[in-house]
Amino acid sequence: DDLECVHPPTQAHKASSSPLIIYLQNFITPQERAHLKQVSEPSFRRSVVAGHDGAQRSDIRTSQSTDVSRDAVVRCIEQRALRFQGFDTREEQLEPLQLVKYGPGEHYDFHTDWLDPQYSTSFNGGNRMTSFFVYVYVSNDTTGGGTNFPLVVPPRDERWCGLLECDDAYANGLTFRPVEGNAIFWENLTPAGLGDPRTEHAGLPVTTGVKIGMNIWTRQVPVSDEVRRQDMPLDF
Ligand SMILES: O=C(O)CCC(=O)C(=O)O
Ligand SMILES: [Fe+2]
Repeated sequence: DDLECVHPPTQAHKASSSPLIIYLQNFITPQERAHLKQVSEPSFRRSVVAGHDGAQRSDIRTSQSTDVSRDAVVRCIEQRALRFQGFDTREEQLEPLQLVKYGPGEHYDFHTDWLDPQYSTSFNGGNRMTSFFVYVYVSNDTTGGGTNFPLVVPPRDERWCGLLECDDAYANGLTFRPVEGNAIFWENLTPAGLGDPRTEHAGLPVTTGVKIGMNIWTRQVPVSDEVRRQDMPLDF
């Protein structure tokens, strides 16, 4: 646990102004990726989504997920995610980092990361202000598995190709390709603090290969200790 926290030289590219979406190249290092993959491997369980009877399995989200414990590597990534958001965001606003794993045919249908008011009480830390989705592992044979924002107009410059799906029909919106080590950051809420419907997105089906991603969600206010300890209802 005496790891020195060294942040990689991340390059940031704005992909959309409204909603704000920023693409981050080289957000996590190869060592961090290998570590996350190794520690999470035994604990993946079928993913759940928020439902009336609490967190439940659903055809909407067929991946496997797990929280990761806050070891030195994870704390270093947390500090990076906080620092990127400026100096006003507090560590207590972070949900436990969540890894998600998709095999062939697995996907996460269109959804928003912001939650219904019933799940975003101040007890729960309010709503999810921002999201990072980090590509932790993408096997060499991976096809599919992009992250699609159907309501966002894609940027046009050719230098995006490779990072984005440039051959896609314009009407399909913005699709990021899964590129290991890179991340997407976006703001989920409008300036008034309401869920922004334009942030709707999906984890497209992985056709071949395996993709492991990581969610870093920041709440509007500190998450109460009770909720942090119960680990619920944060696991969706
Ligand atoms: O798998 C993806 O590309 C996106 C996953 C996602 O949106 C989520 O887990 O909330
Ligand atoms: Fe999401």
